[in-house]
Amino acid sequence: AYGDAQLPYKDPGLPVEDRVRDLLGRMTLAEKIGQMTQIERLVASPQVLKDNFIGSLLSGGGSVPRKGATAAEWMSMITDFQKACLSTRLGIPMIYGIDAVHGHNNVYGATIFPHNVALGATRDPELVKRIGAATALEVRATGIQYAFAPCIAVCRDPRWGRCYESYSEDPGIVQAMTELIPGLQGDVPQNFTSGMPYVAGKNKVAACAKHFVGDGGTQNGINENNTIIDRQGLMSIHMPAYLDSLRKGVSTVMISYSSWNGIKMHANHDLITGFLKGRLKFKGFTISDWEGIDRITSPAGANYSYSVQAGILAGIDMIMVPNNYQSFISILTGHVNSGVIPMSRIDDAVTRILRVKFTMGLFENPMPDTTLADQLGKQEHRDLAREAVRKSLVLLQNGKPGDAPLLPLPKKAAKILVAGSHANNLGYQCGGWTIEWQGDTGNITVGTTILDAVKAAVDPSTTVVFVENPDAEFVKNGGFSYAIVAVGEHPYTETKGDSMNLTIPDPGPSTIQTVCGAVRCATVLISGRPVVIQPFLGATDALVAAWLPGTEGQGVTDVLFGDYGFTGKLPRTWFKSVDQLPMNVGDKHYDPLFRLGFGLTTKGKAY
Ligand SMILES: O=[N+]([O-])c1ccc(O[C@@H]2O[C@@H](CO)[C@H](O)[C@H](S[C@@H]3O[C@H](CO)[C@@H](O)[C@H](O)[C@H]3O)[C@@H]2O)cc1
Repeated sequence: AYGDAQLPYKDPGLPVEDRVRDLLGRMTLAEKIGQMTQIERLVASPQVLKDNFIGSLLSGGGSVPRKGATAAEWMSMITDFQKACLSTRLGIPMIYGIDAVHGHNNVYGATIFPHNVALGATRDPELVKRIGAATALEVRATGIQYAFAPCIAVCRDPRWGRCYESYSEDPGIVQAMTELIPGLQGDVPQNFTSGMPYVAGKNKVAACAKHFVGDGGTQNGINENNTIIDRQGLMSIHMPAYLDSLRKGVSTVMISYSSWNGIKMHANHDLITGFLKGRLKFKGFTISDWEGIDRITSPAGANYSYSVQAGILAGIDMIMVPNNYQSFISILTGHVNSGVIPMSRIDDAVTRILRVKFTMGLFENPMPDTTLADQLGKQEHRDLAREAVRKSLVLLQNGKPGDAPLLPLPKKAAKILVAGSHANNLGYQCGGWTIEWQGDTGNITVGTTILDAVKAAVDPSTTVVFVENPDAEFVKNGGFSYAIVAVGEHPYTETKGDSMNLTIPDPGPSTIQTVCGAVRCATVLISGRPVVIQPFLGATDALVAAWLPGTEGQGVTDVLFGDYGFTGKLPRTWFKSVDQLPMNVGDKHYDPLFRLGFGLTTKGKAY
């Protein structure tokens, strides 16, 4: 066999397309199918990777080497897997994917940025780009080279459990926020051709525009359900951000679980092959969602042989299996050997996967860069997250009708009350997709709660009293100058977040009524979306939509106490009643409590 130096595909001096062609020409069917197979780390081992020529691994939500694993432990896991892949006959490096969707959120100690709905409220694409760059560094701090982000869903119904993963109901805002892609991957070069994948080296990661297409338009916001809309509607609402993503060199596109007018997206050849690859000239690779081809049938997995055939022939290149890889590999092999799936389809998929791997330099730098370990949770990134928090908060009310504005609050006061279920709960303020797939309650990672932030912000002479759910007598007789009440939704992810009533859980509403009935108060609402607020709008003096701010709670107090002014604008319509839903700007029945774009402002000191 050749020595490495003589193998054209190993020569970084050759054009990527030549390296791809040379390598593809050497590959067996088993090696090709291995590249199309992405498996979960929990079913992986060096032997499994070698025996099956596996080309990609992932961590699903919450899938970590050890609870609280350090950057070094993550890198060690990646190194072991990568050594196995490099030891195969052709030595093709694996690419490891993870949902770094608001920072490197599976990883203990990572900076947790506000979720996308909050970033939409900032109206600041340049900020989002900086967040992408910081996230790329924190992902690389663990040796991982691929992030399943950005979600460019255009959520059209807040009853959808994933609405907080969407920047906005407005396609234009979502288009603007595709700036996350050059943040994650790097800026495309001058003579760049739209649709080609691009990753600028080992401090950047491959990105993933998801979920193609129409994931945010399902009926009643039911997760993974049916998006019923004509072609013009699909193309004008749900598709535009994909064109921006391709222009910015996004390397991968993940297919949506949802259907378009009854056709499962994972089986939609017209849109995947005809439109995305044909019309838009996408040259990176498409990837299924988790068990996405299984869910082509109802019930899921009812006919896996058909699922494999339909998904691959639709134009999906890499399958996030993620567990039953033996079945996937043997069925796909059978389909190729029997001619059900032509080798040309396999070669197209592998060409795209190799194109991404060569372009991002994975063959030259397959191993973790240990010098990046200290990027995880770096203070500079936390400061950036804090900036994002304060720019994302939307001031909905500042004083009852006829009263003087309450905000900004004085830092110097005799005694203040902090109350509410979400005032001292880092897990609640981060929301879903944080440490655990579904998120969690309590002190789940390194960060600053709203209570911590208040204590740090006020004058040393101010007494801060924290009672999560005080009774009326206590508040009335407490001699408090004012109160801050933080309540909202509990963490949720995907289907578990689907809600038909959009109310916040008890005792949130009663905490507001009790506290605000006895003292002037600012209510900080922690939620992934607009929720029912009318019952307490008359009770509270100030009302702030804080979305899901993440670990840097000081971004909340920066604006509450006036170091910075409120600038956030609603990225979504705030309904009066759930009976109005779906209701988006432009609808004939548009009659919001607060319209898209609403947001009161205050002047900050830091001008
Ligand atoms: O056994 N069960 O109880 C169970 C429950 C839910 C399951 O469903 C699965 O749960 C999660 C387990 O990690 C997975 O993340 C996905 S979701 C999917 O995952 C991708 C990779 O993380 C993301 O990039 C996509 O954006 C997202 O749509 C799936 O819904 C599976 C099993």
